[in-house]
Amino acid sequence: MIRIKVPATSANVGVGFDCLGLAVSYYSTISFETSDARLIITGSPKEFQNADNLVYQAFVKGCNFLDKPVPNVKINIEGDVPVARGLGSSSVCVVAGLKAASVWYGDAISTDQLLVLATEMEGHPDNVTPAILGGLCVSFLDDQNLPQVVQYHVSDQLHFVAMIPDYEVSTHAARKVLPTTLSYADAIHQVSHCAAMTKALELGDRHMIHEACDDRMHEPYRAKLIPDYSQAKNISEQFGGTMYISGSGSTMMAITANENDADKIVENAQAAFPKWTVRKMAVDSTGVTSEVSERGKVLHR
Ligand SMILES: Nc1ncnc2c1ncn2[C@@H]1O[C@H](COP(=O)(O)OP(=O)(O)OP(=O)(O)O)[C@@H](O)[C@H]1O
Ligand SMILES: N[C@@H](CCO)C(=O)O
Repeated sequence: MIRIKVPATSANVGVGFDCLGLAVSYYSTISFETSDARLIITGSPKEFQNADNLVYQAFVKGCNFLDKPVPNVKINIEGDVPVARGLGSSSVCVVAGLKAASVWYGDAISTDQLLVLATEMEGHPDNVTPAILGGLCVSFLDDQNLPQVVQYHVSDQLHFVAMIPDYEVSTHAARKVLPTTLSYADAIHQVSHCAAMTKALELGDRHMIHEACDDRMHEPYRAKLIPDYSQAKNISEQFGGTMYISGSGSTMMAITANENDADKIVENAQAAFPKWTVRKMAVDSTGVTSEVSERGKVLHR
């Protein structure tokens, strides 16, 4: 059996629309094993238990890339990463399927190839890059449409709190509300704030994080899709946190430089929104991992 563990990812990190992404310590584990039937999918919501399943689609893409047959397979999807909440559930599926195909055929897909294939499937590299590599990644597509990636260190002094609503916001819907142009002044605002944000995260500079995390590209438009945005932001700021919409929402992520403050945000947000999942997360610096086992015995990782 092949088990693939993929971290959730928080794309954009406020001011890095479609280019910044952070892997966090919240995971889904997807297992793959040989099957008598062509395809069995368990653990996923019913609507995804068919050949259109994104994990399976990515597995097929990986096999095709390697020019290998698509084997009969049983896929079990279990884990924390919720669907359409801005924590990169689609990237989890894509990365898991491609990585499984690679491991199935003896680690035949390199990390660079994985990045290319996953970006092709996702359409943008900001979630898949940290899901594969871990940490805070800045990524963009070059002239040949190939992903280029820079990784940043994130200060250990920072604490992240994910406030995950009990309602979805689909990326498709959240992209439709965005304008099609940006003024020169807003572009300058965005570039300067994004560059400052990466350094501020590296330094753990709470003041600069707060100053830098002021987005003009997506957050003002998407906040309207999250009815509790203002209340969540107030709770975060009341305890010294800086909040941004994770990915395309609905999750909102607060950053603090103090564990006590993070605990207070968890406590207060959970009290205000009892049906939500609110929890502290650390940065995942490893990215996707795999494990091959036989009759319960791990053969290699
Ligand atoms: N367990 C799953 N099984 C199959 N498909 C899934 C699963 N989880 C997510 N998906 C796919 O991913 C889609 C959700 O992707 P979407 O981009 O809207 O949200 P997200 O990736 O969770 O958030 P974001 O991209 O903002 O971080 C689902 O509609 C489905 O196609
Ligand atoms: N950068 C993407 C992330 C969600 O997939 C967006 O904000 O639409």
